[in-house]
Amino acid sequence: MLRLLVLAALVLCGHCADENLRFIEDNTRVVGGTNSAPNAWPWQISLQYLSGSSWYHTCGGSLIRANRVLTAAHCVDRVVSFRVVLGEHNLSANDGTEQIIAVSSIRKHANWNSSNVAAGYDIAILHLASSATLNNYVKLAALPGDGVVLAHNYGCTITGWGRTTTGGSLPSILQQAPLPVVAHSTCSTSSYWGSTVKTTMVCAGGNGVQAGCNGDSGGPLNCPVNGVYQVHGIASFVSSLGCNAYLKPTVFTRVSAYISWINSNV
Ligand SMILES: C[C@H](NC(=O)CCC(=O)O)C(=O)N[C@@H](C)C(=O)N[C@@H](Cc1ccccc1)C(=O)Nc1ccc([N+](=O)[O-])cc1
Ligand SMILES: [Ca+2]
Repeated sequence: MLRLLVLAALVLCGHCADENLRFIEDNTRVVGGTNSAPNAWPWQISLQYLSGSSWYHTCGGSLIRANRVLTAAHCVDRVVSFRVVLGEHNLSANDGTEQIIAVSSIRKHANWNSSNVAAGYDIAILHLASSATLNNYVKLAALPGDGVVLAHNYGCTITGWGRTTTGGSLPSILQQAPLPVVAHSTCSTSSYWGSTVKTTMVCAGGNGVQAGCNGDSGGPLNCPVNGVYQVHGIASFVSSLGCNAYLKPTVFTRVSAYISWINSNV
């Protein structure tokens, strides 16, 4: 529909061609996020790995205890040194609110298979070497109740420092984008993900414009429930066709399917 409208505008307004081309380009390239306000998502962490003498952002995660972080198993498949940065906003500047803590050990789900992300179990808990100081910038995430499944179109928000375009660069400022839930009954149809998605996953987005992208992996799908944000998803996979491929919602590990595993490994 959007493409039809744009084509009609191009025909009706030949002299606006430059404007229209810019419009098309922006809408096909933008993943659709906006800069978050500082401290808006105080449970969001940046997971970083050491290469040479520098640390690099690789994934997001959610602080679930003062010394525990929930993330995706695929984020910690590499055997490298990891640290988490809490209270982070601008990855390229000192915000004065950051707390940097080493990861001392990692619990990955025993059924995680790095050769088959579509099987699920893309969940891990990071044990931190020391406890974070909880304050206005660093807060614990609320998790859903065991088995809670949100309805189709439920309004959630993805947050992260992932790429703003497929194959593009990482932003410095924490991004956020609205991603409505796509019910499993829809997401598992052949026009969407088909049998690739399981009931232990949450699909969100898929409009071809707004989506998460690489670097958002492991980060939260934040959904307001009774006025409080709960982390309902852990960013797990996207389409190999691109982050914002039409009818290929971002797929998250469904946190409510793993509450007992979380409680046993926290
Ligand atoms: C499951 C995907 N398969 C296909 O698209 C094939 C077609 C089909 O099944 O319909 C797939 O393979 N996707 C990958 C590109 C993928 O998403 N990989 C992960 C990273 C990974 C690496 C190694 C082992 C497991 C996973 C990935 O990129 N995750 C990711 C990307 C973006 C976001 N996000 O936007 O929030 C989250 C996670
Ligand atoms: Ca910073």
